[in-house]
Order: sequence, then structure tokens, then C-alpha cells
Amino acid sequence: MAVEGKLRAAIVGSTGYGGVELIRLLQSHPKVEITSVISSSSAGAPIEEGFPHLTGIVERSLDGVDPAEIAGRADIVFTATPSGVSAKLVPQLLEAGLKVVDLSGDFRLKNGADYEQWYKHPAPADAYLEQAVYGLCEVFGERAAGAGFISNPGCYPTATLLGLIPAIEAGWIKPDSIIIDAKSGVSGAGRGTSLMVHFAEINENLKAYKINKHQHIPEIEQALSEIAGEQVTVTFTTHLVPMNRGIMSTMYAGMKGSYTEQDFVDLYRKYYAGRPYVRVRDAGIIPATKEVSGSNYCDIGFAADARTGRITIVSVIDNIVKGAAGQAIQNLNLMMGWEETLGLGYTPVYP
Ligand SMILES: NC(=O)C1=CN([C@@H]2O[C@H](COP(=O)(O)OP(=O)(O)OC[C@H]3O[C@@H](n4cnc5c(N)ncnc54)[C@H](OP(=O)(O)O)[C@@H]3O)[C@@H](O)[C@H]2O)C=CC1
Ligand SMILES: CC(=O)N[C@@H](CCC(=O)OP(=O)(O)O)C(=O)O
Repeated sequence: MAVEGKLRAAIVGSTGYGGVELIRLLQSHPKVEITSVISSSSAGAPIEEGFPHLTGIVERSLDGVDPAEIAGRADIVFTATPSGVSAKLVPQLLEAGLKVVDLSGDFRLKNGADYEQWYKHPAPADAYLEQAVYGLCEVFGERAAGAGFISNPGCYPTATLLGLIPAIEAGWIKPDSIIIDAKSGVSGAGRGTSLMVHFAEINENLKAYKINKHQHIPEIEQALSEIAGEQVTVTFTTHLVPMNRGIMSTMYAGMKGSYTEQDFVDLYRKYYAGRPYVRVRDAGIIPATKEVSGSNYCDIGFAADARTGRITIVSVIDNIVKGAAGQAIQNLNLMMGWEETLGLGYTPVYP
């Protein structure tokens, strides 16, 4: 039974990394109670069977995927489901009267044709793409207030966009010069097994993948183009690194003037003033993934090169927290008009 006064939350995909992280973080949310954890393949099984770390903390059986039943048990649903699945399921949940925060890429691109080109699935109907609010909290957060449907940004786009947008908006970098070199831990690929994330294939190894083909390219370009007021294209290369959590996005761009690292620090601190989850490092200090692990922080550092006229911007996040479940809860807080930090007060786990 829901505790009186709390918002009732259901999680579809609760047996995946994004879903199980939502369960962890929502344990300490003062205004939310999880009333249903949902699985399409293991309904009826106790969740702690697949996730023994939840023993004594969340002991409930997994429910099946039935939108009408979910609407009877919950007020809001987090869909931590693969792309293609969310596209079909989310409209049914919205029609059942639920609020939705979707963690997949299915509703992030406003143009359905772009979605089909990059994701290789049929796009959701335009009406849902229009309804979806792209929830990059520190940039478009005011759009989330009172919204009923949030499309949570991708992990790589979160790190990348938070690192680039203040400089693009200020007109300090050349939009046609941006190169993004991004690296992710293997949890970014989800809990499913594949040769790509097999221990012997990734341990002591470093792999570049999906060069110029990654589905996050149009998401990054869509947001940068909106901010720049012109079409922006980027070169984007992703790498898999042998760690569990973390994304580092290293971005290179030509500067339009002779800016110093301190200039960038001042610009970004002004842009993110009052936003608790972006930490702009002092001039010359470059953040590492471990410094945000397990937390909702995005840390940003700069190296300006007067010799080449280029700025290097380094942005780090925990892909499952700020890149997925944490930002989803931050979006929930913004939707509901609550304090942005509720349920997110985690100090990074170090070392
Ligand atoms: N991992 C990350 O760092 C990030 C992930 N994302 C996105 O979030 C979403 C979830 O990712 P992640 O948790 O890593 O993925 P996982 O593969 O770990 O989990 C996805 C879950 O979806 C469930 N699922 C599969 N098919 C269906 C279906 N037809 N109906 C309902 N549920 C289904 C599965 O559970 P079951 O079989 O029990 O139903 C599975 O556990 C994806 O869209 C991903 O791209 C976004 C940002 C970062
Ligand atoms: C390490 C790794 O494999 N990461 C995944 C991120 C997937 C993801 O988050 O996909 P959507 O945001 O599009 O839903 C990838 O690069 O495809």
C-alpha cells in the first residue's frame, strides 16, 4: 500500500541496470514510494532473486507489463526499457493516464525520420514526439515543470551537451569545428551479455565503436543546433573502457577569440549558477570519472591552447546516475515542482 501523501512510482525494466538504479535511488526519496517493479520476462519472481543486493531492502515480486494494471497501482512510470520497446509502450501508459519518464532514446528526436535513420526502428507517432519534453535539466529544466511526459537524455549526450552548451550559447567556439571523443564503462551497454562486453574481450582493452554512426549523434546535434540557432554537425567517436560505471566526454573546438581557462571557468560558473549537479572545476583542473561515480554530478574542466586556438573541454558523469536514473529523478522533481535535489543527495563513491 502506498504511504499517504507519497507519489506512487512503477518501474518498467526494473531488472536492467537503469531500472535497478532507480530502485536504489528512490529508496531515499522522501516523496516517492515504489509501488510496482515490472518485468516482461520474470513476472511473479521476487526481485531479490536476480538482485540479491536488494535483500531486506526491496522484497516484492515483479509485476507484468499491463498498462491498465500499472495505472491502478501508480501515478508515474519510469520506462527503463530498450529502444523500440518504449516507442510502443509509452503511448499506452500515457493513454492510461500515467505520467511517464522514459529513459530510452525513442522520444528524444523531434523528427521521426531522423529516429528511423539512426535507431532503425519505426518512429513513435508525431503527437508523442511533440508531447515529449527533452529533459536536460540544467538547460531546459523550466520545460519540465508541470509536464506529464519527459524523455530523459542519453548518457553520452548528457555529458557532452552540459560540456558544450554554455560555450556555444556565448558564441565562444566555432560550431563547425567540434570533435567529441567519448568513453564509457560497460554498464552503459545494459545488463544483457554480448561479445562486446565479455570480460575477456574488454578487460585490459580499449575499443572504439559506432564511429560516425552512433545514435546519440542526432540527439547532440539537435540540442546544439537549437542553442546555436544554426545547423550544427559534430564528429563523435565512442569508446568502451574496462570499467563498470562512468563516461568521460572530451570535446575539442576552435575558439572564436583568445579566451583563457579562467574565462571558461567564469562563463560556465555563471551559466550553471544555482544548479547543484554541475561542478565547474578551477582553471587547469581536469575531472576524472571516479570523482562523480555513484552520484548525480557532472564535473567539467578546461584546457585552453593559445598556440592552436583550440579549447579542450572534459566532462564526466556516472552513466547510470546522471546519465540515466539520477537525471530521471531530477526530472521527476522538476515536473512535480519539488526541490531538484530530493532523493539525489549522494556523495560520489571514492575510490
Ligand atoms: N545503461 C545506461 O547507462 C543507460 C541506459 N539508457 C537507456 O535506458 C534504457 C534501459 O537501459 P539499461 O537498463 O541499461 O538496459 P538493460 O538491458 O540493462 O535493461 C533493459 C530492461 O528492459 C526490459 N525489457 C526488455 N524487453 C522488454 C519489453 N518488451 N517490455 C518491457 N520490458 C522489457 C528487460 O527486463 P525484463 O526482461 O525483465 O522485462 C531489461 O532488464 C535503454 O533504452 C537504454 O538505452 C540511457 C542512458 C544510460
Ligand atoms: C557502452 C554502450 O554500449 N553504451 C550504449 C549507450 C546506449 C544508450 O544509452 O542508448 P540510448 O540512449 O540510445 O537509449 C551505446 O553506445 O549504444
